[in-house]
Amino acid sequence: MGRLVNGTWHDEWYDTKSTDGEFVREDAGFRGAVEKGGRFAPESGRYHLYVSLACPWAHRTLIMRKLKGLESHIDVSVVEPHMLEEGWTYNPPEPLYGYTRHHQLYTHAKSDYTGRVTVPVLWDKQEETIVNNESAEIIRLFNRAFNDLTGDTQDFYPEALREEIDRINTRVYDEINNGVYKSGFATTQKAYEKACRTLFEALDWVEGLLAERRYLAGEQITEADWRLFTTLVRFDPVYHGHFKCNIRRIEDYPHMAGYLRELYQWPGVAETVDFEHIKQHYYYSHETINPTRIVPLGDGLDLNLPHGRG
Ligand SMILES: N[C@@H](CCC(=O)N[C@@H](CS)C(=O)NCC(=O)O)C(=O)O
Repeated sequence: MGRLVNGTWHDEWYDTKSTDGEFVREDAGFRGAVEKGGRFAPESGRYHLYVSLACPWAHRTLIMRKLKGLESHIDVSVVEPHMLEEGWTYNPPEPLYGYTRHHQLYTHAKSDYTGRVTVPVLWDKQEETIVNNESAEIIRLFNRAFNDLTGDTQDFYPEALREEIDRINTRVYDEINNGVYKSGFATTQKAYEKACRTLFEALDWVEGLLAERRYLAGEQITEADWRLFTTLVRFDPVYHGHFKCNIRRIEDYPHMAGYLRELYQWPGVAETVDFEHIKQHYYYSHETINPTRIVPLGDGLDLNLPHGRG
């Protein structure tokens, strides 16, 4: 775990001292767009996606790549599950430059880069740089930019639902996706309790929505669902224990449990979920939270049971 300062790697844990024990996430540094006629044009084989199978943000991009038929157009490299002194690493080395450390890609793109070194990264082989390292934007690119190449016109961010999707995303991002991290990375009782209570209020709100609607934004599945899914699927096996999000389990919410099973059973999606990788990453990498590095045995609720929705 660490960050780059003027292109030099520093091994350090998140600083929560200046924020009264609260974990504050840093904004992503590369925000380019793939678009026709733009600097990064939609072309088959031009881009490479770097992910962790453990990371819920990277997981969104893997799901969207799968659902939008992009697998033969954008290849993928997966980091090692454990994130230690050197940050994310590759073994075997990643295929484009033979790098073994993810931060080498960041300094390849910008030699004096300052900031966290995160996954996912969408890489442009032509300009040898990072197009974008913000998952929320990468999934929007995948949703549209390559449609002419793939012939896939499914739309996970449809015009008519945008306002509703944006409204839901804002709360889900702050209080659930990031909420589990705020709970788990808090270093004071007060900061933890605030994050954990807010998280469960938001989960109760989602349960209420799913009692009335098939999906978060209505009867159609959208990016809002996939953005929530990657947190829900990690919740009972990891966040409930490791991040102390233990007021309830997803299994205790009947609508959300069925919904989680339905999304897990969506064609192609289960293949993007690797519980061994997920558990190894969290329980082993966060030494300040789990110094014994013991990885628990359970995988949470049985996701293959009938989902009972629709
Ligand atoms: N805003 C980013 C966040 C990505 C992110 O925080 N990824 C984590 C893994 S789950 C990471 O790489 N963390 C390394 C670090 O913070 O040093 C996104 O959604 O793409």
